[in-house]
Amino acid sequence: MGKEDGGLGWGGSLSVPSVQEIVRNDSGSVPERYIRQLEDRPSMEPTMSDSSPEIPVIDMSLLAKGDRDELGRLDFACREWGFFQGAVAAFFDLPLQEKRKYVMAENDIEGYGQGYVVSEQQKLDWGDLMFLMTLPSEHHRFKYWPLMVPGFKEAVDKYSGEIYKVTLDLLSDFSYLMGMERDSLKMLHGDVMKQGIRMNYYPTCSRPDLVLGVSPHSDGSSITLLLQDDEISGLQVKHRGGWVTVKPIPNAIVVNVGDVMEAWSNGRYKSIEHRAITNDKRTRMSIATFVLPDEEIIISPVPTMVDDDQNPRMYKNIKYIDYIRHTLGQKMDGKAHTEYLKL
Ligand SMILES: O=C(O)CCC(=O)C(=O)O
Ligand SMILES: [Fe+2]
Repeated sequence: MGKEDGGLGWGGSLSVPSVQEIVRNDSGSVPERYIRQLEDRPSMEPTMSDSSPEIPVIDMSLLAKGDRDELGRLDFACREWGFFQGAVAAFFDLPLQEKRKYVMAENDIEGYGQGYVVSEQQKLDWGDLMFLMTLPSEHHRFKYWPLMVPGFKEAVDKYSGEIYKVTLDLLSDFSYLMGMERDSLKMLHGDVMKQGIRMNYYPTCSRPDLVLGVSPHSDGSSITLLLQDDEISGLQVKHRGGWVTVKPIPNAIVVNVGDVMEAWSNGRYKSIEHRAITNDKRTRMSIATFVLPDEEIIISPVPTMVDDDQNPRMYKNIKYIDYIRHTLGQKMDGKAHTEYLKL
């Protein structure tokens, strides 16, 4: 962290065009590098979400016990979204030469760019993004922060702080469910729990049936908290071999288990493969907050989730930095990443 010239040391991404610019220059064509192989193309049939099981919705107030007040916190975090979304949209609305001032370096993953491009051959995602490490705040690398966008820093700081409180509540509940003390999962993140925020911007695409906004992947986080647009759907999760669209619910945060939690829970909680599709009508934005352990932490299943007969140990010991370098060094490739964690 904060190795100003060498980047985060987590990996990097090749530089590719801004999708927003491609669409601005010629909204009717889709360059070859974005057109997916037949089997990877999204089906545009709306029936998928209707015929498949719904994603469970958890009312945080039911989880709250006594003096704990998760619902209020969640509500607060979600109300911040309007403000935050405005600031993020203001960033993407800047002219390209302004945005390029915050462009991620080739050896880095922070800044404005198109993440996870590791080869000239790979198919590209129909989306632009801005990734910032938001916690711990002493490690902010302001060269990547568009401080000239009015309110941007304030909105990110506020949102990051509120979502951190929701994170602690969720980790406390997960700890309880895994048979541990309520602060155990927080402690497992090490001395410095990290938070990275990825702001995704998906321009419209004239042929949404040919492209993907984000390739299938699982998140390398412990948990991810995603705010998606209230009206425009795009997120799909893999379920029984098919893709289920997660219908946006106003004022809801989508929580998904990341690779690290899958390993900690010895596979009880699954880091689900997901992707994003685009549409030809409206630009979509989403904001993913990744909760990340300290780089030096060794990830392995917690003792309460392992026993000799019913739940043999399924995941190996691996240092988080080695894992994240491994995942970022490959193109997003479905569940291949968690396979690397398994024994
Ligand atoms: O845009 C979305 O809904 C998904 C984004 C995502 O999966 C990510 O940023 O990791
Ligand atoms: Fe994701």
